[in-house]
Amino acid sequence: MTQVQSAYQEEQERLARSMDDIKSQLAGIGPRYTGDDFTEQMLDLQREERKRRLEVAFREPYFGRIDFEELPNGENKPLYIGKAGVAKQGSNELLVVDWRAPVASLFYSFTGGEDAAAYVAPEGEIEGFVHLKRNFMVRQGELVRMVDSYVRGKDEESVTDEFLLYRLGENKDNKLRDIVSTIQHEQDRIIRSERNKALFIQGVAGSGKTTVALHRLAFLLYQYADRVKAERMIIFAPNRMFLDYISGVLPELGVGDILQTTFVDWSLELLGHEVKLRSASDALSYWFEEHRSAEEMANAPGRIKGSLTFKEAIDTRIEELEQRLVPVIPFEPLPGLILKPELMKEWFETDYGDETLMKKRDRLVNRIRRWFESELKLRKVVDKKLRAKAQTKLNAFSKKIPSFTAPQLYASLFGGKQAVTVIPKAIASATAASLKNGQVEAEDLAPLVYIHLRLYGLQISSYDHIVIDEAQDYSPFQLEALRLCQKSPSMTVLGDLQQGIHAYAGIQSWTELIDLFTEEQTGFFELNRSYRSTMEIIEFANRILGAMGGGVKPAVPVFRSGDPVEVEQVTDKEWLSRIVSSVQEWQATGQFQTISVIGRTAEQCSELHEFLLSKGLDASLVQSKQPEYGGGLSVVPVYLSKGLEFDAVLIADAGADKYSENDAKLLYVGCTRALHKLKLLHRDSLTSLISKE
Ligand SMILES: Nc1ncnc2c1ncn2[C@@H]1O[C@H](COP(=O)(O)OP(=O)(O)OP(=O)(O)O)[C@@H](O)[C@H]1O
Repeated sequence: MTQVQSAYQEEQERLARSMDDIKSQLAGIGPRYTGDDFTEQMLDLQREERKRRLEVAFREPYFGRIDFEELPNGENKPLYIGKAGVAKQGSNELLVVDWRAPVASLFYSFTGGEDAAAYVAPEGEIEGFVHLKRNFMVRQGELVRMVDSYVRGKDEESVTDEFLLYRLGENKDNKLRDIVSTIQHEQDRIIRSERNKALFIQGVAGSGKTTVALHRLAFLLYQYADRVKAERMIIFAPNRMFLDYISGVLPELGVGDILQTTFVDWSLELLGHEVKLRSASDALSYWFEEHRSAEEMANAPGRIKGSLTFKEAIDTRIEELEQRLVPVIPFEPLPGLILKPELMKEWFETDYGDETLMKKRDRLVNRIRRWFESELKLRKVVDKKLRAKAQTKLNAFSKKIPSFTAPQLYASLFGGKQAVTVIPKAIASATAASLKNGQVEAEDLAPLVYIHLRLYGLQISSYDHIVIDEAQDYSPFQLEALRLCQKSPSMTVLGDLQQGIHAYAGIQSWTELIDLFTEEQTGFFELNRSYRSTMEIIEFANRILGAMGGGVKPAVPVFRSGDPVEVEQVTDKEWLSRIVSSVQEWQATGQFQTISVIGRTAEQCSELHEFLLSKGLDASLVQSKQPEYGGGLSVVPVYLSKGLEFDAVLIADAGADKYSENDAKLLYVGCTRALHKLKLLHRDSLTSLISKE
């Protein structure tokens, strides 16, 4: 038997022993407790959590092994790394080390070499020698593959990460998946970054940003179990369909209860649904159904209302209100009984200094009422008429201390003498008119939320961690509003400026967001390797990136080769039937689980969808309000395809009339959705974004 064969056999035996151990632990967990005893209920929850971990481990106990000899005088110990940590039955010895444990970081960070390696443990840096790094693939309890990517003392051949390539070559269904077994070093650094920072991640399309952010949440919950709670974490994603698409990752990582929402839904809820959003799809069709110039996008209402200049105008308004809130006249409920304005001012400023404005206001009103009641008692005022008169005066005086809702204050910024000057007149009057009907645009939500938080506070516990996906579409004002929901910044903010297709609302440079924090509060990472697509697709998409100019960094592919990208000119007459035949050819290969026909506009997609259906193809149409993404064959407007991925992508029409010089980001988004296969049809001459070499 060769050395490799015997190692394989040993691992097979160890796997069988581990599975037996896990099985027997599972069998030992009794039925659920259903009684009323609190301690028993708590113990039951712990047992359930243990059972969940054991079940995860039973499906695939581990995917990696690292043999580590701790310096100065530890022994060389094999550590098996898996999705869930498990101790041997009846002992503290670890059968499987949780991938999030400090020592497991070696598995991701170690890239070879004889020098000592190190990892950071709570007690400090631990140094040692790595003797072996081994990857496993376990399916249905069987060891199906084993590869050593490092053996100490052996000549190092450069083993490309076979496991990574295998994973990337797989087809995708309708859900994003976890990557614990193949996390790359540059991703691991982000996942394990310390908690108290606003981390900004600029990553090319397919570099794993969304995936990394979700793994980071799982890491934070493990590492800071005493300080970070799932129910106080929140993920902001661009739309509900995207939330559905990512919904499988966290449960697979054993993480539940995290609020996953869109900024719009969250804001409307926070505002108690006092305002309604004008149809979001109207805004999308305005910006995407027709060509819009870069200038129009840069000066759009969203850019102005999302700016810090607007925020400053609002801050000034709130400060002015605060200054004017306490009446400057005395309160005299009965002749000679006087409460001086100076005293009220003192109560307001010193006693409730840290409170939000409306809480301070309510406390002041209550305090005046208490003063009033105790003074009446002290003066033994029993005459009913006199008391009633005094009470009327109190009510009238309380009304002089104004209270407002966020929409009321917001509306005052756009009309009358108090209108702010930072908002151009036309935008201000349109906003004022909308607000009269209780309606707002998406860009009004950040200022409204900000005002609400300044007036009333969050009213729930502050968030331990906030994730913002597709953050290039956020305005500085949105981030300022979210900052008010935390005691100190702990955020993962990720995006790709090259995919910033919502330029009418988002940022043009990361500094617009990063500068909101101090240097110590922030971290910035770049991810340039793209894992989603084949080399051919990435190189093709890089040509579009090149067309954007401005020294944009190209995406670096992982060495995974596939079919060449096809670009095919068709006549008007052939066009629809060529779309159908391309899809049918792909379906016939049986190689692709998810296929997408990507169109330029919602209108075009709906026509294409009708046509595919009429030809007997089972296609679904993706629309802006859709709550779910179903996989299979779909027709998607390019601007809604962001964040998603498909085994094969057909860009329905890449003609110059569909993608002008200004649409590079849109086309880049469309092309980078493809994992294995990409084809572009065009009727008109090909868009110059591609034809230029
Ligand atoms: N280390 C990895 N191992 C295996 N697969 C990976 C790894 N990193 C990323 N991927 C895969 O690459 C694809 C892209 O990941 P993800 O959607 O998180 O990237 P993204 O940067 O958010 O993309 P985009 O900005 O284009 O939406 C996913 O299929 C993901 O599973």
